[in-house]
Amino acid sequence: MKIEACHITMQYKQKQVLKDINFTLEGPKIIGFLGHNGAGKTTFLNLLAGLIPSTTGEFKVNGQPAFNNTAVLQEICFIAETGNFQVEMSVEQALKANQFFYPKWDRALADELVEIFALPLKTKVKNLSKGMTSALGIIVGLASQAAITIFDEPYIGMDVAARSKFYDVLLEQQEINPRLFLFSTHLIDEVSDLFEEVLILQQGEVILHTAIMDWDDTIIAIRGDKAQVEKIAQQHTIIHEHVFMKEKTIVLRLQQPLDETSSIVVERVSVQDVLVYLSNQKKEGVAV
Ligand SMILES: Nc1ncnc2c1ncn2[C@@H]1O[C@H](COP(=O)(O)OP(=O)(O)OP(=O)(O)O)[C@@H](O)[C@H]1O
Repeated sequence: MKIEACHITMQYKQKQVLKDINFTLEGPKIIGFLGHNGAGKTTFLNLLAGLIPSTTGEFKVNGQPAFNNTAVLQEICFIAETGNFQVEMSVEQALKANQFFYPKWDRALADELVEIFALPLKTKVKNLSKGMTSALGIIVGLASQAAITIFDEPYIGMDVAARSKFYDVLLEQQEINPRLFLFSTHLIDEVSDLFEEVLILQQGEVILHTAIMDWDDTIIAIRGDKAQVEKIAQQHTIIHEHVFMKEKTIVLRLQQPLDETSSIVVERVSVQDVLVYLSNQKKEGVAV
């Protein structure tokens, strides 16, 4: 399964929300689609799911244009933060409606997940709790067996035990029927171990797209004597810097393999920390 974003831009009136986005994603894989509030993640995922047209550019799924292409759209299941189901439907009806749409629907899995998340089948969607509504979205996402499954902040209101069940089932499903999962979330520390690749959006642009196995060769922190650390940093892109006592720490996006010297300390930086640093940069108006 291959998704190509080709020169995607999105403009809402005067506001340019996505700016010339280009990348290729190849699955099966679980990919974290990350960024601060308002970075453009939901807009991008809506475009990819064919729910809205882009201002310019197009998505291709396995080489086929995605927009208005039913064969392609049946291969994409998009579970949004809210509003996935008609509120007057019961849980049972909502599941049946989705079963009808997704040709590879796994009924046995849906039934099993209804048990796991203790969903009341006869209850109308409008009478479910927030966590139950989210669980229903997760059940549809997993049972759809769609080759591309998109979860956009899927677990509003779900408690930690329910989220943990979701992660377990997601990994189990990825073994049984590997798919391309795109996962947008702000609970990064909790899920970053699931990701095999991350893509970070900032102010409508992709500023980082890397495999997790390459993360430690892409983003690092160096700490030590101020002058020495600053000299090394000149060859790279600075994401964040701070001074504590006589030591300086600089978080870098490496532009080439690091020239290490024995007197500086090289440290790992988590995906979540990078998001925090980038968000601070945004407030201070600094580009990466
Ligand atoms: N229908 C719309 N009309 C006008 N502006 C919009 C519309 N939808 C989104 N935007 C704007 O586009 C920008 C990106 O919004 P989007 O929801 O895609 O961000 P996001 O990264 O998903 O944010 P969050 O993490 O808060 O959900 C925001 O500035 C938002 O106000």
